[in-house]
Amino acid sequence: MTNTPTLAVDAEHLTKRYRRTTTNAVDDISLSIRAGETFGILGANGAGKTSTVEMIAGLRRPTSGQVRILGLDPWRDRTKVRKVLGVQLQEASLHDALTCEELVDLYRSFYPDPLGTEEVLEMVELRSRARTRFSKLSGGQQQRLSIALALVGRPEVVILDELTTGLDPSARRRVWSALEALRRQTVILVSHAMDEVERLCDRVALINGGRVIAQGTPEDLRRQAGASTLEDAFVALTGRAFDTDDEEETS
Ligand SMILES: Nc1ncnc2c1ncn2[C@@H]1O[C@H](COP(=O)(O)OP(=O)(O)OP(=O)(O)O)[C@@H](O)[C@H]1O
Repeated sequence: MTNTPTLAVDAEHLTKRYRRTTTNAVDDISLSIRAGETFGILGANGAGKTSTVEMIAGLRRPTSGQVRILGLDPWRDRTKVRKVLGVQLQEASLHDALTCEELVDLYRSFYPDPLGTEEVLEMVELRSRARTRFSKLSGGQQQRLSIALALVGRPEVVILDELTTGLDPSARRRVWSALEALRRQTVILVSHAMDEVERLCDRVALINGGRVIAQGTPEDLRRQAGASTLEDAFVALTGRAFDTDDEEETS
């Protein structure tokens, strides 16, 4: 097994160049994420956030560079990594015909010591929907279920991509509270939402054009940029307005 590394995730010089593209989507990113911290990956559309976490999760092969997750190579040691990692990705496609309960039970079967089905559904306030098919849930409920599925195996490391996008304000707060209750886990949170990052993250990497352009606590980033809010720091450090979807089409 692993020899209790102090780093939960150690990514070195990660680079991803997609086929038929001329620039690196991820361009020499190194991240050291400590065990037990909630680490935010923040950046505008197309900055390279999802590509980065997909490489960390072993879902995409880096063009170059390497990742260790609890000392394991996520690409080579997939079976072992699956037991210690929970992933909620954007636009997760789940089996529409299965109910919430059936999906949770399916995911429970992947892990050695999962949470109970009711407990998990309770955590994301979907207990009353246990017998509802996935296709019949609202967008926000589907999102909450995908969070539950990422957490059901009590994974040591959890990757959450766009955690609360599309949730209404009270649902966001409920999800945040559920996450705050899981403080001992290492959480990698990909986000656009500054309030979410400020509330949940111990440290943040700000990504722009596939590179880490600043890293530190939210307070460090504000100080570094001479800004009073994280959003102002983002604008100052990246030189662009936040949340502009101004990437060129990639068809
Ligand atoms: N499969 C792919 N093939 C080609 N290019 C891709 C592919 N996936 C992503 N890209 C490109 O790589 C760059 C980084 O994309 P990525 O999805 O990692 O960014 P992101 O920061 O997660 O964006 P968003 O916030 O919009 O989800 C973008 O320019 C995107 O168009």
